Amino acid sequence: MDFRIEDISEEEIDRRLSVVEPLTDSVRQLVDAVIRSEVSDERLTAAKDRIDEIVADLREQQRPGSFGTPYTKEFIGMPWGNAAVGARNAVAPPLHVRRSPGLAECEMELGAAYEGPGGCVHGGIAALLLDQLVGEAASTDGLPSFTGTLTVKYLRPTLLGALSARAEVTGREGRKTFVHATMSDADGVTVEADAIMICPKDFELPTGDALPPPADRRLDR
Ligand SMILES: CCCCCCCCCCCCCC(=O)SCCNC(=O)CCNC(=O)[C@H](O)C(C)(C)COP(=O)(O)OP(=O)(O)OC[C@H]1O[C@@H](n2cnc3c(N)ncnc32)[C@H](O)[C@@H]1OP(=O)(O)O
Repeated sequence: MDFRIEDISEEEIDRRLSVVEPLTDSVRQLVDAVIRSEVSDERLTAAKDRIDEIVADLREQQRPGSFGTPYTKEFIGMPWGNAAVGARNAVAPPLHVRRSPGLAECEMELGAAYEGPGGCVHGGIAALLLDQLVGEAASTDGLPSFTGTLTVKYLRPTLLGALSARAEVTGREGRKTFVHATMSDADGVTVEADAIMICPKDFELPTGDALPPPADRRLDR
């Protein structure tokens, strides 16, 4: 796991987010517009050329590999490339997760980019988002957990649109944490999942005087 420390203040985090979140949002709009656009082929081709120019511009300075999850010295995580919650990742809906001990919840709006069966959420997307949520719930005690096993049951089709999701820790056994999660629409639960989350053997969080104890650490924002 990447525990790169980037010692910046909360104000600096907010400043950076105020730049990248609107950019990522525009890219989300772009993805949605490309899926649903009915303009002429000529206009689609012209759009491609303009997008290629923007890509070339952004590629002038690139981080190698992935974004990773840098942490501040106070252990505030910045998982901005994450596929479910990343502030710089247009693939992420994004989920804005609220956490309390043993619990993670969020609301989301899933549009055309998340389609599986016509008009419905792709099953893999539901699994991705619930996987993130079970990870967040299991990690609310300050220790990271990897998904060991995720069992997903699709109860009925999940229509694209406004949805909510919830994950709750149901038990702990040594390094294993058991989590139950659901995704719901206005009529109730559409998908449920059970996860066995595992804190890797020999895993040690960075320690130091500047760091709060694990239980008090904020693992991301
Ligand atoms: C601090 C920062 C963190 C921030 C996080 C913020 C939120 C992030 C949210 C992100 C969310 C995103 C989420 C993601 O995307 S997580 C990414 C997807 N998951 C992975 O890539 C995990 C890959 N697998 C591994 O790394 C290892 O296999 C793990 C760590 C899982 C176990 O390897 P380890 O060597 O440690 O295990 P052990 O052999 O000592 O066994 C220990 C116990 O566990 C039991 N067991 C083992 N494997 C499994 C299994 N697959 N299912 C069920 N149970 C299993 C085993 O029987 C034993 O039980 P017992 O005999 O003791 O009863």
